[in-house]
Amino acid sequence: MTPNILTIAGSDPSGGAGIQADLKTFSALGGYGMSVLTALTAQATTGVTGVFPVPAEFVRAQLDTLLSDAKVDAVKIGMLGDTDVINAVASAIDDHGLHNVVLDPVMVAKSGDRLLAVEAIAAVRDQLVPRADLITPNLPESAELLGEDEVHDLPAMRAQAGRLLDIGAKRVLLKGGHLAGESSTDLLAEPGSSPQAFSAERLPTKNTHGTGCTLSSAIAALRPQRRDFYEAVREAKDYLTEALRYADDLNAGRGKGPVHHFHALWPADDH
Ligand SMILES: Nc1ncnc2c1ncn2[C@@H]1O[C@H](COP(=O)(O)OP(=O)(O)O)[C@@H](O)[C@H]1O
Ligand SMILES: Cc1ncc(COP(=O)(O)O)c(N)n1
Repeated sequence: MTPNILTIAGSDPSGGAGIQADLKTFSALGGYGMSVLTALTAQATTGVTGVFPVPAEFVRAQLDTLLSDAKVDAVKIGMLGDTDVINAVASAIDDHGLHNVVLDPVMVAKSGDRLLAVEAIAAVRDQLVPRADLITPNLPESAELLGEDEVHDLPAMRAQAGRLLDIGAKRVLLKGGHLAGESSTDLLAEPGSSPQAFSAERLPTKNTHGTGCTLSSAIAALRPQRRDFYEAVREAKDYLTEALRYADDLNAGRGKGPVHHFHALWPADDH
């Protein structure tokens, strides 16, 4: 049976990040995509010019209506915007018994624009980090969640991933896209075992808009179809690397462009 995969996230009209990226990823990886919107953004590859939040009660109404009808096999959570929406999503996770929850604690877009109010970071840490089955922070988000400085190397990443487990995360995929070097390495940490590294060649492209959205969505889509999070993360990372490899084939704008979701179906050479 095709798994139902739900994204709870914001809209990106350029199609590179947010629910648009999430739904493309779910489809490409064998999931049936569903979406609950938390905010509209006025956004292109060049940046975000506005955010129009969905009221928390209406986020909850979307969730209650959908989940009273459909069984969801995995959930990806992205942009939430403010504390009220975070609290609404946290209580819906409990009330509906949601499982295979992947939290991408989106705070700032690649363009530098804020997508989460600064005063809402504590609510993400206290309400959502312990409820998620996996959190996927990048290095600035990890630092914000811990109230620490941003780290810049793998040993310091291992230590921070451990401290994210200490504050209540069940599993952490700490993403190293912001590191320098020839490879782009992410660390998967679970309590009781040493962190596993997932490394890929660092591709020479400026088109990295939506990489975090794509990776977390790929993990959510694959988790119900694979044995465990390790297998889902391994394959999701490969999917993202190929999507990045073909990113320069797209022509979605002048700024940081999106990654290519249908690389597997239509490789660049056949165009
Ligand atoms: N140039 C690149 N080449 C290959 N992988 C990359 C590149 N940039 C980012 N990644 C990968 O994309 C994913 C998201 O990376 P990151 O930039 O850390 O997060 P975010 O998109 O949330 O800021 C990670 O798996 C990271 O390793
Ligand atoms: C609606 C929405 N959600 C998430 C992101 C983050 O994506 P990125 O960090 O790749 O810009 C975004 N730009 N827009």
